[in-house]
Amino acid sequence: MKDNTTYIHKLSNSVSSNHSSVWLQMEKATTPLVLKPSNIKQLAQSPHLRFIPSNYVHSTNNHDHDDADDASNSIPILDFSLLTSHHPHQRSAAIHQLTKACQDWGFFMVVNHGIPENLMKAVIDCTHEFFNLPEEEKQEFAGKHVLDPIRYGTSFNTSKENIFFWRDYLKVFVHPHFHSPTKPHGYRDIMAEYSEKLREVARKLLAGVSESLGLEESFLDKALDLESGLQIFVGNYYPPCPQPELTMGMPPHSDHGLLTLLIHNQVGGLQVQHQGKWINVNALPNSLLVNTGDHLEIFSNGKYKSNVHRAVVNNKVTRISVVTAHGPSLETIVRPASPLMEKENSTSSAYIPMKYRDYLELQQSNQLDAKTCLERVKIPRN
Ligand SMILES: O=C(O)CCC(=O)C(=O)O
Ligand SMILES: [Fe+2]
Repeated sequence: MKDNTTYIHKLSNSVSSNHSSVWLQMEKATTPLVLKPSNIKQLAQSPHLRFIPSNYVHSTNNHDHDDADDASNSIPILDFSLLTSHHPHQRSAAIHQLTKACQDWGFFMVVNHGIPENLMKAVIDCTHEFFNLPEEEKQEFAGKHVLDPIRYGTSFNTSKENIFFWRDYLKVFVHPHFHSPTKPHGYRDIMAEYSEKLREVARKLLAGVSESLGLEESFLDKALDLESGLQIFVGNYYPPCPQPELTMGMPPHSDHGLLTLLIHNQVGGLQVQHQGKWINVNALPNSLLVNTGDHLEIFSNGKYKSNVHRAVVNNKVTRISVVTAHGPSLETIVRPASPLMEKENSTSSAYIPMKYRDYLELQQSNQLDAKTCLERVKIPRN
């Protein structure tokens, strides 16, 4: 890593001569230089990039990423057609699978979900096209606040981070009110169609989750006001990185909300934590990758722990992932379901009730770091 300082000097020279200073601004003129990124795409495309700037280095331990296990064939698979089947035996078998998956992993792959393959491909392609727009055009969508309905940005929260992530993102609120960037052409329609279909799948999965917790099928839906539930469409862009073992696309974290559904351009990079180990997710073709979020952990009073996952990068190809996050309505105060507390004979909640909107602000006002946000609302049990 000792070459990095020299490298940063060269980079900043080339930045001021070849590019507008929009994408990298030097905060100090003397060493050590602190480069504040406005996107990772242009940095990754700089000619002769061999070393990454030191403020992208997360680990000098090259083996950290290699630790990941390829036991991905043990990841639970849920057949969605069984979950929605009218045959009671098939549905109860699927509910059983769902219970195990939520309890043991907080992560599963969904097959036979009915989302057309060409729609999934179009969503990925259009998202890639968005990131390929000229920087000035993308900057039109650069939101600042976590509740801005359209937000293009980089890393997770550059105002709070000292070390950045190798990722650009686009976050769009698509429900209860639909928003979308106006570019590229056709993105709006594809985003609308995909989001609506994914919302239907997520709601059916959540009906199954409700039943798996021993509640009425519609209990969760009503208690958390899913009719007005927040759905966020997130495009993630991870360009090739010359030193992928030293950086991260996204740090270990859990998601806010109930369920997150993810697809990607068949380039691996997602790793999930299971029994203290990192597992590489090798997605089955056309599957939806699903993880449980913090608000499902709260709602289930800790029975279904939110899944911790991260994204690693590679030195060959760009990885695109499209994530839809499904949560309660912004005004819902999320707390453990009361029948679950009664069942456990406990009147005490393991989590402080909090409005979903306030939780989003809390998560965004800090660095993204494992489950630290959830820890803040957790009530220690003696
Ligand atoms: O891109 C990935 O595989 C992970 C993305 C993710 O975890 C997120 O957007 O919350
Ligand atoms: Fe995530």
